[in-house]
Amino acid sequence: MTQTNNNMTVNPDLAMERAKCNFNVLEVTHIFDGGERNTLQRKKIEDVALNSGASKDALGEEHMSPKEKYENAVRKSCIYATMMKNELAELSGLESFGVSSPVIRRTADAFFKEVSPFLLHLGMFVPTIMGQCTPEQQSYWLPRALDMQIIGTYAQTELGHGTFIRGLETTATYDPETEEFVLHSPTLSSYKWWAGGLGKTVNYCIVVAQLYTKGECHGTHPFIVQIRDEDTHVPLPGIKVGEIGPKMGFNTADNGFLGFDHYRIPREHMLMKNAQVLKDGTYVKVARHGKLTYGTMVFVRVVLVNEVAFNLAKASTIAVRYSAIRRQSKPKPDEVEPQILDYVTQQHKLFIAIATAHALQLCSTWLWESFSAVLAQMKGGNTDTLPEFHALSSCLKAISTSDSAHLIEQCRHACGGHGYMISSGIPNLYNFVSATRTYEGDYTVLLLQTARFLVKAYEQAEAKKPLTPTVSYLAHAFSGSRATWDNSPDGIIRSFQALAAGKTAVCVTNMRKRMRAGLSQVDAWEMSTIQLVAAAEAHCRAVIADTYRKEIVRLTANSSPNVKVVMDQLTTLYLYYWALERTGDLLMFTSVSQKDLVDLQIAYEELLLKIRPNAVGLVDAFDLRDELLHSTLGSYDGRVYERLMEEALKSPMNKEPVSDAYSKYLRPMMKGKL
Ligand SMILES: CCCCCCC/C=C/C(=O)SCCNC(=O)CCNC(=O)[C@H](O)C(C)(C)COP(=O)(O)OP(=O)(O)OC[C@H]1O[C@@H](n2cnc3c(N)ncnc32)[C@H](O)[C@@H]1OP(=O)(O)O
Ligand SMILES: Cc1cc2nc3c(=O)[nH]c(=O)nc-3n(C[C@H](O)[C@H](O)[C@H](O)COP(=O)(O)OP(=O)(O)OC[C@H]3O[C@@H](n4cnc5c(N)ncnc54)[C@H](O)[C@@H]3O)c2cc1C
Repeated sequence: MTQTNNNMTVNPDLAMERAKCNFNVLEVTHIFDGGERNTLQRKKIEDVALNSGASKDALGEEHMSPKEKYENAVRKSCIYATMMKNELAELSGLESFGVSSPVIRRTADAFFKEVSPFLLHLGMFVPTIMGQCTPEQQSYWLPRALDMQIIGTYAQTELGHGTFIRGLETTATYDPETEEFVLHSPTLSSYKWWAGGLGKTVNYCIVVAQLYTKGECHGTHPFIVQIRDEDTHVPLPGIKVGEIGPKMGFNTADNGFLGFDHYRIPREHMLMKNAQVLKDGTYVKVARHGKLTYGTMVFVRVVLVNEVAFNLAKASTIAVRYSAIRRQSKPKPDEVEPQILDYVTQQHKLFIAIATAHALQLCSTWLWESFSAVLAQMKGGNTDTLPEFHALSSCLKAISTSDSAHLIEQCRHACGGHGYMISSGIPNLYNFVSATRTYEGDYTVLLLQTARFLVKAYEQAEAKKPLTPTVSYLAHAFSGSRATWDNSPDGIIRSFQALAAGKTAVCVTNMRKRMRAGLSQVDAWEMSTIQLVAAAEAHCRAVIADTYRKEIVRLTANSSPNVKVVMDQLTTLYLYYWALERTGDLLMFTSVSQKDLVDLQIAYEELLLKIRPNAVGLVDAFDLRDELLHSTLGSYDGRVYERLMEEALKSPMNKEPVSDAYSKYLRPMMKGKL
């Protein structure tokens, strides 16, 4: 066994992989973290939070009952929240602990194999207070929420409606006599359903309800509602609340249901930044844009792109390290069994996962910066950039979550049978990420939002009107000839744009045809939605490819030569992979020939071989501590078989030499006495 500097015993195959890596791993870590300063700060935070050992469980979460799991998750959430208020806030340079700090969120992952029951408090309750309250409301609620004197969640979705927010049924009817809102759940389908932490943890929540005043409905608005006693935690009269039961994942998040029976809250508990109800019941609209009350969702969609990039980095770290230590089959009888990482099909499964983690990480930083710019403009009363940003954040959320879920599952396949073990860490990652494809806006629904924007932009381009930056390529959609294929990175990106433009044009043409044939605009749209989703997906892929490429060129401008090379290989791999996934579309909308595609496939396969020696270095560069990976297969030392056996021996099933089931059922059945 080889020894590392830290006196850690490392699997010799992994040690060999590290020895042959030809680039400076730390430089790539800095790129992924967004700079050396960020890496240093992240490491400090991780050291304080994780070296204490507070994240560890005596018994793995997977062996606990649901109730034990939940209580254990609350215990650790409280430890982590206390750390955040104290040492971590200062280290992260935040005035208070950072709801939007990826480092803080990521470090918290070490404490939970699933999720924290406080996820919604930090992820949506606090951001809603920040984004939807007047300054006076904020000064009342925010300090209490940040100090965790109150714990909240975001209860929007109901049993009957999640996607269609305008269809929510919970009512908030203003009573000017008492200056209160009366919250009511008129039907079973109006019960709030899903909010994280609602089942048992929170005592407050943001409730999204249809606002009625002076007999008129003004649509959905957010309210802050106390649901449990601040001292005893007992649900308040008029509140029916509980937990919704076991799920695929999120089993430590106590997602809950909530119903109201004419439950009264003070007028001031309507979040009044964007609209107000005066004492006499007069409704006053403040916001310039009708959809600003959807702001928290937009914020979370931005956050999620970063979140899934991180989870994909974890899955690819696990699968690549495992593939380096795992040896299987004997293609050459005189040689030892190869590492499974040497199989080109394995490289095809895994290297795209590494490249996608990079692409999404860099896109998420770019998206976050764009979001900050939009927020700054909106502060000055200008909402002009919101539609483009909504279209962009919608498609990036949809594609990043969907691609990550797919690639995490691919990482599981790459780990064979052992990838199916909970202890591999991959099932929990998949369960978490596959939910992100649905929540905060379903995949299809969000892509159709982007498609609305694309169609409008296409019509603007047709009328020779100016276009916003992310769709400026549509200006070239009317040249009449197919885009020229060119296999350089920029050439491939132009082809992706040509696909998006071509697919949008097909949708517009088909919709117009259908309308001429007598269909209403709504029906013509509906009949075209399969293609509209495909157009929005193509647009998003063009945006990701373009952003990834530009960002890598910018970020490696001063990098050492080998880092430049390996980063260039990864971006090129990403472009080749998606071009080869979309050969049919390329044949439809560009001048690519069959020979070009055969050549591209060969170039792709050669690229896999070039990346192969650096594969372990590339995942090491994600710099994910073992505590974050929670994986028998992916630990830094590669002691996979030892860890699998250690974990198996921890199973409560192995406590007794003979199971009780033997005397109860097996024996009687085998002796014919059942
Ligand atoms: C690390 C943090 C983790 C946190 C964990 C979170 C756990 C999960 C939490 C949740 O899931 S909370 C619930 C989330 N729910 C949703 O996301 C619901 C999804 N549905 C919607 O967003 C909307 O209903 C809709 C599908 C976008 C449609 O809304 P609506 O019916 O009101 O509008 P339309 O008529 O379709 O469109 C009108 C017009 O408005 C534009 N628009 C819609 N949304 C926005 C927005 N957010 N911002 C800006 N503009 C928006 C839309 O594009 C239309 O524009 P035009 O085409 O008419 O110009
Ligand atoms: C783990 C998890 C945590 C959650 N946490 C919260 C929370 O904390 N707070 C909260 O409020 N909510 C939460 N949710 C709810 C979540 O936001 C919704 O489930 C999500 O927005 C999808 O809505 P839905 O369930 O109504 O799906 P539906 O809209 O019923 O979707 C079902 C199918 O119908 C399709 N569909 C629906 N509408 C259209 C359309 N217009 N055009 C084409 N196809 C359509 C969808 O594509 C999908 O295939 C959570 C959900 C999950 C899974």
